[in-house]
Amino acid sequence: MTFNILISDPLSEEGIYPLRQSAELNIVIDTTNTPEELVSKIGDFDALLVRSQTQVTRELIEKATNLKMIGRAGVGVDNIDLDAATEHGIIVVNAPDGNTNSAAEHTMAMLMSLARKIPQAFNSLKNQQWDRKSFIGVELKNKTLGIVGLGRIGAEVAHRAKGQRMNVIAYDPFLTEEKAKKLGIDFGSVEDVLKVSDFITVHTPLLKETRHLINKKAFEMMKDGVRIINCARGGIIDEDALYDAIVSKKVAGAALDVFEEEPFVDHKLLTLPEVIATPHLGASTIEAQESVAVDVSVDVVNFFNGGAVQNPVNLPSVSKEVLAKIAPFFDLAEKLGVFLSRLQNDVIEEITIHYAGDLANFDVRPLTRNTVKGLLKRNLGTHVNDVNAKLLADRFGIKINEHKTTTTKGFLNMITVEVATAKGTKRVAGTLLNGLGPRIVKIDNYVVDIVPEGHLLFIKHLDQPGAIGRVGTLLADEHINIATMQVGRSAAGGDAIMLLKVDNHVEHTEVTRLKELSDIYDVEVIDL
Ligand SMILES: NC(=O)c1ccc[n+]([C@@H]2O[C@H](COP(=O)([O-])OP(=O)(O)OC[C@H]3O[C@@H](n4cnc5c(N)ncnc54)[C@H](O)[C@@H]3O)[C@@H](O)[C@H]2O)c1
Ligand SMILES: O=C(O)CC[C@@H](O)C(=O)O
Repeated sequence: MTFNILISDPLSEEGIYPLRQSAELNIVIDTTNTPEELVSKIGDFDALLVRSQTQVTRELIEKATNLKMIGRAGVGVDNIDLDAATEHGIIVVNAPDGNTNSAAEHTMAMLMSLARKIPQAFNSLKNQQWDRKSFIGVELKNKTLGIVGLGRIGAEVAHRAKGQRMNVIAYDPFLTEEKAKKLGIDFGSVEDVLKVSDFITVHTPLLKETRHLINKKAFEMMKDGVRIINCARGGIIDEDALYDAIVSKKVAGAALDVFEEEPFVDHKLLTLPEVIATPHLGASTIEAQESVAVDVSVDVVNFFNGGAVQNPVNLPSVSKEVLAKIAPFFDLAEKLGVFLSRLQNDVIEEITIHYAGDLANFDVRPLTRNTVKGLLKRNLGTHVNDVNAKLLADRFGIKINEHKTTTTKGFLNMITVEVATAKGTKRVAGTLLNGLGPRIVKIDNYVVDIVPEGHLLFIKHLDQPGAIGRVGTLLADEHINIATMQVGRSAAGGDAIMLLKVDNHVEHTEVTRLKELSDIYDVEVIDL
């Protein structure tokens, strides 16, 4: 099978080498599309790879009928409508580490250029002026750098600023005193950072909470003559408020790599001599571009080969080590969900998944998603996948619970899936037998031992002589060969079950005939 991959922003050719190596991927590089052209062709593609330029809007996603994956060669995913991607079951991956160093170095370059007015002085020289008095700068040594957002890039900037013998103070909702101490910096509230800093640099993502985080009120709190750097995202700083603060001399200068609207050719902030700027170049180094392109390319190759991705944005990410432990259970978890969905026909109100044994020591959320996917598949078919399974369950008002216990009876690991409906609870349990693979070991209170694959017939009947024989005879009449059979009963002469593995899919007409046999209550066909 061939998958079509569209690369719609320039990516490093060396970085996409893993894609080129993969025989089943057909790579199309087309970085010149207008948004309308992209909408008209996106239906042909299975994956779309972008940087920050292509706007992956809801409208585009709705036209992307074959799209399974969006790869962002970089960190920020604010150019991708994540909600729309998740709703459509499209996995979004990014490359969060590949450009950290370049972005931190660019921030330092901007900080120093701002302090020493290097771009302005260079411009003056280019205009044939030997002017030394207009470009008096300030030193960094002993000045305070305030960092808002101490994630990957913020922390790297802190290290480098310490190297310049600056005092550093940072605010980040996840910054602890211990981490601050380790970095040799101070920590405080946003207000503290704004009030004491000579330079302020922002390194948060652009979120609802961070949009215009640096606004008129924030500028009022700052020291007179403060200098501002933004190499994170346009929109974190309110550009109108920044303009006013520079004109009023509250702010001595600003270094901007990112803007509220990109790209542009004219910007009112660039009319101010105190402002220096680059056109979103933070990640534009040979090293960063190669690194982010390799990271997303590897995830694309893994994904289309059925493997796990390393940097999912709209799925919980688990470490390689945990993935290695839980991956063998993926298939079993989904099959338990599919199996259970066939055992009941009522509206599911609650799904509870019990993880017992060694499995309980790990992050099992990916297994829960697979189970939910299996359960919802009966009604939603291919519309449900790992990405949207939980979202769809939420939307249907289905509550999902996970229970873990390290103690288990008999088996090293066991997954028990339980669904609650208005009519009661149904459950099925499975395990992975060492060296033998997956088994379904319990259906409600009946103990069974069945390999969850192929064509199964689940029959509820009354434990009476002849019931099993009648089923066998009818299936023989229909030329359906029984491979294995298990029976169980609650009590002699009471409710009983048969679980048959047969060689072919059992058709609806045959199910109707089976249901007409005496002592047979119910028949379900389960194809796994
Ligand atoms: N200019 C460029 O070319 C370029 C390159 C790379 C990254 N970036 C941007 O830089 C930013 C940081 O990237 P990163 O890799 O360090 O991300 P990150 O996720 O490692 O760090 C972001 C930090 O911001 C913090 N944060 C979130 N909300 C906050 C708030 N309200 N106040 C303070 N802190 C808050 C988070 O807790 C996190 O620690 C992102 O916006 C990213 O898109 C820009
Ligand atoms: O693609 C780029 O060059 C910008 C990347 C950067 O903004 C990011 O968020 O990773």
